[in-house]
Amino acid sequence: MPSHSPYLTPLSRTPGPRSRVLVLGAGNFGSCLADHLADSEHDVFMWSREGDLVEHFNKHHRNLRYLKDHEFPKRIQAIGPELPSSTFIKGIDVVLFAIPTEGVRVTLDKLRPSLDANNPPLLIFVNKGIETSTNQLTLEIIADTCGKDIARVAAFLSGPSFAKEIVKRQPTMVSIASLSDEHAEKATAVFHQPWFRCYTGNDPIGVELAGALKNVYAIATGIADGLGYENNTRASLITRGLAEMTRVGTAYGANPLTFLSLAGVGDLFLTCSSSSSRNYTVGHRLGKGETLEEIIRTLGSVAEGVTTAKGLHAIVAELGVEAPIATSVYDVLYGAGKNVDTAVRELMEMPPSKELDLPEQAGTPLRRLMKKLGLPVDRRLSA
Ligand SMILES: NC(=O)c1ccc[n+]([C@@H]2O[C@H](COP(=O)([O-])OP(=O)(O)OC[C@H]3O[C@@H](n4cnc5c(N)ncnc54)[C@H](O)[C@@H]3O)[C@@H](O)[C@H]2O)c1
Ligand SMILES: O=P(O)(O)OC[C@H](O)CO
Repeated sequence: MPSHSPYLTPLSRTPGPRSRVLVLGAGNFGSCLADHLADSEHDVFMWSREGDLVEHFNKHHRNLRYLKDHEFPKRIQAIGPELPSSTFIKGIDVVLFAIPTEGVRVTLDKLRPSLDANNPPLLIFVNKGIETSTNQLTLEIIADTCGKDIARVAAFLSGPSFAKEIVKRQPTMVSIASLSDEHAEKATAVFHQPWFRCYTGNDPIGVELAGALKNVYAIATGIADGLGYENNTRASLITRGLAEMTRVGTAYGANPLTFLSLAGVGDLFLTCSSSSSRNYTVGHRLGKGETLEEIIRTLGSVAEGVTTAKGLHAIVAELGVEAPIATSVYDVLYGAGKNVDTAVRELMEMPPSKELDLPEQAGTPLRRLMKKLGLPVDRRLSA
């Protein structure tokens, strides 16, 4: 059972249809969602590439490396280190990808021969990043590796959701988006519980961009906090970060309103203001004077903002939008050792500008993607 405070009333489960779910990844988020899904009475198989973790999990119902204090339900079966066979996958209703974005393409490539394009399992992605070698979002990676039939129905779950709070059944709310309304609803039916409310949407590109970009802005607020700046500075950075995210997202073709959703401002606020965030922590430690290499070596878990800052830098250049905070984070991480204090000063010394300005030309990357998927662009475009 989840470990609640004795003063909180645990929210009770709503019965729903039972699915056979394969969770790929047994890190903080994969194992936390496996826990949630098992508690929602689904049959859960959790794959990890780490053989020792699989063996230990099945024996002790505990994760060797992540969420170590939590006892997991016995109905989760860990599998690995090899990916499951085609026959196994044919019996699965839902495949949940809970691995970092950098691992998605190679994993999809391996799984593709097992996926029936006419009747694929429901594919749900929770990673929050941009692939560094291509600067692509996950929906674009899916279109490349699995083709349009699968990309058109993939679903994306995102929003303010620290794994360690979900395993305590702290009330949590997330966005679930897909180009297919039917599949966004199907994914919601798998996850929705009174302690885990899911809101559906049809802007997966916006949801993905919001989830990936907020990690970069969390590094920025962490840096400012680490340097010793206080509340005004953090609130300003979050707000200007939201303006940047919305500008980049709109130029990409996302709906600007998506940035006001749980996946947008909800997750931005959470990640930029809590030391539970790994991305914020990376920034905070940079602000305190540690090197990026040392921080990554000792973090023990992925902070996707570090790689996403590269992809975002390239996208901002391609789209020709203003994103000074993202540029500063990129310069600190990768730009010839730019000093964090100099980066903050340069941001503050920029000339005054309009507060809210969205790009007039919007949607080139989305147009490209929708053409590839054989879908009409008009109803998805923001401008
Ligand atoms: N931790 C959270 O609270 C949280 C919340 C929401 C979303 N996310 C997102 O979920 C994704 C996973 O994060 P996490 O917190 O579980 O990270 P983690 O570092 O805790 O675990 C990562 C897991 O993925 C596996 N992995 C790493 N690279 C892989 C590859 N190339 N191929 C296969 N497996 C690989 C690792 O072995 C590990 O099991 C990230 O994109 C993250 O942004 C995390
Ligand atoms: O720990 P972080 O910074 O990867 O953030 C985790 C989640 O994305 C919060 O929703």
